[in-house]
Amino acid sequence: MEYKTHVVPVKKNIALVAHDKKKEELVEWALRHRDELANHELYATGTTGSLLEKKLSLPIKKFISGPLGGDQQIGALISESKLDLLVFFWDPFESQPHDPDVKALLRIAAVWNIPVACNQSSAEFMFSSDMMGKSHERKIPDYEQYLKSRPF
Ligand SMILES: O=C(CO)COP(=O)(O)O
Repeated sequence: MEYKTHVVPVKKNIALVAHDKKKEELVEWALRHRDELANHELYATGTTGSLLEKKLSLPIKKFISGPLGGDQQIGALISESKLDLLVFFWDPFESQPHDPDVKALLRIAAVWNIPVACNQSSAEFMFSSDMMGKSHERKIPDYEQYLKSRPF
C-alpha cells in the first residue's frame, strides 16, 4: 500500500462510542476531559451520544445506535478522512449482536491509520498528547495509487 500525508487540523473530529456496560466509564472520562472535548467536533453513536450530550452539555453529532448501523456510519466517515480520532470503549466481556460491525469499525480505523483509544488509560494517553492542541500529520492510504496498482 502506498501512503500519502493527510493534515489533521487543530480542531479535530472525534468519535465517541461505548458499549452499554462501558458507558459509565466513558462518561466519567469525558467529564474529566470536558474542557478539551469542547475544543473539537464531537460525533457519537446514538445512545452514547444522547447520554454524553446530557452529561457534558456539549453538542454532539449523533449517528444511529450501534446495533442498527451506527458503527458503520462512523466507519464510513473514517474512510472519507472526516474523522481524526476514535474513542471506543468496547466491551471485552460481552458479545454484541453487531459484533461484525464492531470488528469492521476497528478494522477500518486501522486501515485509515487513525488513533483509537479502547479504554480509559489509552484515552488518557491520547488526550495527554501535545498533538491534541496543534495540527499534525497522518499517513493515509493513497487511493489514486491504490487504483493504479489494481490488475484490472
Ligand atoms: O453499539 C455501540 C458500538 O458498537 C454503541 O451504540 P450506542 O451508542 O447506540 O449504544
